[in-house]
Amino acid sequence: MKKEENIIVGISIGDLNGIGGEIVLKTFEDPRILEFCTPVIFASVKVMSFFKNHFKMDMNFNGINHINQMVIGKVNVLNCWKENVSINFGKEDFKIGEYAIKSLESATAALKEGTIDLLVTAPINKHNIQSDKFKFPGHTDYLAQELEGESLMFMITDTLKVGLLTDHVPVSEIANHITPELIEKKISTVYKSLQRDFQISKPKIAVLGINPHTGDNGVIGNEDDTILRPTLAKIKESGKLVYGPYAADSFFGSNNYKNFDAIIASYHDQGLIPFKTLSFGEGVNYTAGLNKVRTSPDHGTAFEIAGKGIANVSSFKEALFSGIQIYKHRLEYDKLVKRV
Ligand SMILES: NC(=O)c1ccc[n+]([C@@H]2O[C@H](COP(=O)([O-])OP(=O)(O)OC[C@H]3O[C@@H](n4cnc5c(N)ncnc54)[C@H](O)[C@@H]3O)[C@@H](O)[C@H]2O)c1
Ligand SMILES: N[C@H](C(=O)O)[C@H](O)COP(=O)(O)O
Repeated sequence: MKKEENIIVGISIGDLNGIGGEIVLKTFEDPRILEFCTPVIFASVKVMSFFKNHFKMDMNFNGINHINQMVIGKVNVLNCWKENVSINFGKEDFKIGEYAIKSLESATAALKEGTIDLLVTAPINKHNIQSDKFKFPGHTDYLAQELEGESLMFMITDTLKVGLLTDHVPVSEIANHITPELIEKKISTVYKSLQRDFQISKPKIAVLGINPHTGDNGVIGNEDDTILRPTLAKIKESGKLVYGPYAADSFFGSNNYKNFDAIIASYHDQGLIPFKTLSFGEGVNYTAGLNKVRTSPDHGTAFEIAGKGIANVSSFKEALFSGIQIYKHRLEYDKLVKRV
């Protein structure tokens, strides 16, 4: 079987007290998925068996202690720890946060070594993962440090793609982060990702304003006039189809977003509120701009429904399928570019 035909997908298990175990198992319960990808779940056979019994699922694991023991076409579970873990669905627990990080670090090491082709992450709790050794607000920030390239939080569906200038930044600090250099870097990353990862040869990108009504000529803030507009003018001169800034409040309601291949928002909630409102359950959080592919569902640990067997699996499945598609597009694009 050729490499492109069965992709090795690493899965970090996330917060064991959340819905991660359930959505991972629900995804790989269907054996047809194994025809085009081989999962390696970074956790332990003991916890995955606990989930399997709890959710009454009928499936088998190939338990391994080293990634080299992985078998193509099976659901591989790599033992990242040996001890029993006490799982209490819906409870925030710092000990459980440590297992989320063990899984993520082990999967990231495999991604860097190339023993897995891409990484799909189940949700973590941002509070209980914090420690003296791990001080990142999320996967995006951690992977930006571990991998090569310029990371970008890119929320994607087939028809809507929203990238962020600033992501896990407190509201009080947003304006200080938005510089001409940052805007140029993020737009360049979105542009390259649309070409290489999504096969859009001449992307059209819209940029949302920073202030309400893009500042109304300085009445409500001047960052749109002093930073954003001159930087966009410079980028447009280089030939990129970049438009804006657009007033963010009406941009989605007016359906203007449908005219663009991607939209760039200034900060987390400016982009993620419309994105999740329009596509919750189908959306994917893609960390673009890095030398490796990582995707994740568009939701978190959902503690209030954890363990109940009612978690919606569609976004996790979308994260898996989009990750595989992006990986394949990159192989095709890179072959094409080398040939030229
Ligand atoms: N990729 C990630 O690791 C990731 C993403 C988002 C949030 N988080 C973290 O998750 C934790 C909880 O965050 P939150 O409460 O803001 O968001 P959340 O997505 O966990 O929950 C928001 C709402 O959506 C519901 N929901 C979420 N996923 C669902 C699913 N698959 N099926 C059915 N209902 C679902 C929840 O029950 C809740 O009502 C926080 O620590 C947050 O930082 C992690
Ligand atoms: N902003 C993300 C979302 O709401 O989907 C979430 O915080 C996850 O971030 P990381 O992918 O960096 O963990």
